[in-house]
Amino acid sequence: MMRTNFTLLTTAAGRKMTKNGLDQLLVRRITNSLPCAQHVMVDYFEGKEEPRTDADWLNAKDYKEIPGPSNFELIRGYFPGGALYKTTIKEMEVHFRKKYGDIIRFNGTVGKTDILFTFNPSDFETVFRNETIWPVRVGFQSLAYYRLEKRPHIFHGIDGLLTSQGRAWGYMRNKVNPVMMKVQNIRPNLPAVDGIAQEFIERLDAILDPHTGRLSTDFSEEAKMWAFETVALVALNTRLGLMSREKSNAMALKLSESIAEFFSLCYYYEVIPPFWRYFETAGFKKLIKAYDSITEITTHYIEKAMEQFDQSAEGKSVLEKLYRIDKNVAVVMAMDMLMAGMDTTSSALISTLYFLSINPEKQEELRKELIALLPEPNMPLTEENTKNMPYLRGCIKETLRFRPIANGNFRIAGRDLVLSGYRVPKGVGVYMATMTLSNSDAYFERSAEFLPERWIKSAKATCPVSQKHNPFVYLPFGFGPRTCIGKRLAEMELETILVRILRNYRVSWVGEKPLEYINNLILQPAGEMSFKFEKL
Ligand code: HEM
Repeated sequence: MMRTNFTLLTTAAGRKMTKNGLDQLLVRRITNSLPCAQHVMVDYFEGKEEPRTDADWLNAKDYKEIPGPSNFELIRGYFPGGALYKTTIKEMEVHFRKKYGDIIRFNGTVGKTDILFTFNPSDFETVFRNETIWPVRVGFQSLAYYRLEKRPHIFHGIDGLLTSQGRAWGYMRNKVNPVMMKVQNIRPNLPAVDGIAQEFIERLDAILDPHTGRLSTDFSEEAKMWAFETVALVALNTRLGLMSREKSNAMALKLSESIAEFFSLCYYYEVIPPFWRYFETAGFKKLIKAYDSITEITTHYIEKAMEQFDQSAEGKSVLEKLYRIDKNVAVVMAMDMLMAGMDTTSSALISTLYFLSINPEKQEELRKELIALLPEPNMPLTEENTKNMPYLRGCIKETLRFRPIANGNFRIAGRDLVLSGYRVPKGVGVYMATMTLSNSDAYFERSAEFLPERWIKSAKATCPVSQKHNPFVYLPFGFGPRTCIGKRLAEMELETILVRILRNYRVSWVGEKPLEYINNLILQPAGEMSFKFEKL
């Protein structure tokens, strides 16, 4: 590893939590696109509760009566020739829902939790409303293993928001929330975030063939570089220079490559049984190498940023604020931001542009709002002029309804719950299939139509479906104390880049096929990015 002076200190909350990997391929396989794994230990929840004796609980049906496939059925289904062989999570959801209904039980093996799939929004509400102060959404086993077991001399028990649970998660989240969840800490980044968006336009101009309107490079790579440059600005207080690839330094490129590698490899090690704990294959070594590289380069950038901190003044940047609260938390949080903030935001950008491209009348409606906002395309975006962008916000929300970043949300039941009329004991994993419901007419009228108006209060008179939905069916950033910590930043980033792109270009989709998606750690646009950009 690269030598660094930076070491993370141990804290009271950084107690080491050894995680048993999930040793059950089938359950992993069926939950494989969740943002989490299911190697859950009920002891993440502290304290004892009295057994429930209320009428709801007593009158509910027995847990064992929840319908679902036997392990044998699962094994048979996933073998070549089986009904589930090579299915996506969406196809798998459809298959089991048709067969078993709106709540389905998948058996765990000895010492492992069962997993329920529910398609009932009142269950979603029950799960979320009964979260404890430390909601459990397990996942990224290989990252937790790396930080806690492989490199304990660097991390000393601090494994970050993405992977930690219980008290350790609560400790970190309490420190980070006041910085990351406050609008007044995120919004001051607007001019710098807008600066990157403007550079992105310069980059598009340079790589665009003015005759065909097509880019000479892959738009999804461009979108990732934009997202990475922007999240690094906040996480590392540093400009990496990725908008001008030729000039950007090798270390910045290496960091973004390592994060892309983490995204492509990590999923596989979530899905397979964790043999990698005992025998490191070449692939797993590659993943560890990516983790090493992310750790080293991030630490290097943070050390450089620290040299610039003005010790006498109040911390201005997000990194500085976090650093003043807790140095170790700042470092691990910066890494988590970089890991969670590239593919998510870039996917949301590509999907929004796609839906606006195939709905040109909505794009024109949006452009009217943007022209009123910025009569000249190069005028700066400010606190003031970005306050009133209801149509743009409606477009982003509508995109995340159609194609959220995750198929569903996941929690370990924090208490004994009654779900769909069944008694569900605390500790069972519950997967809430939000994307299926948010794409269904039963929960969103005219669900197949891209209707940004449905999110706009003032459109109620003209759009009959406006504001008519169950809030638990639409949770693109999750819910409750464990909701996405980057939500405010992601929204600001998306708004800024979309203003800049759509104020500069008319965008259309010239592909013969619709935009494709792959479903690994998250739902990501894939295949050819058939966008055509016409300069306005
Ligand atoms: C459009 C962009 C994004 C979407 C749709 C998204 C969505 C999500 C979702 C659904 C979760 C799980 C929440 C839950 O379980 O309740 C999550 C967690 C998380 N996100 Fe995001 N995210 C986005 C961008 C970002 C960005 C830019 C960052 C970095 C600054 C980030 C950092 C995180 C972290 C650290 C967590 C774990 C939080 C915890 O467990 O305490 N996300 N995100």
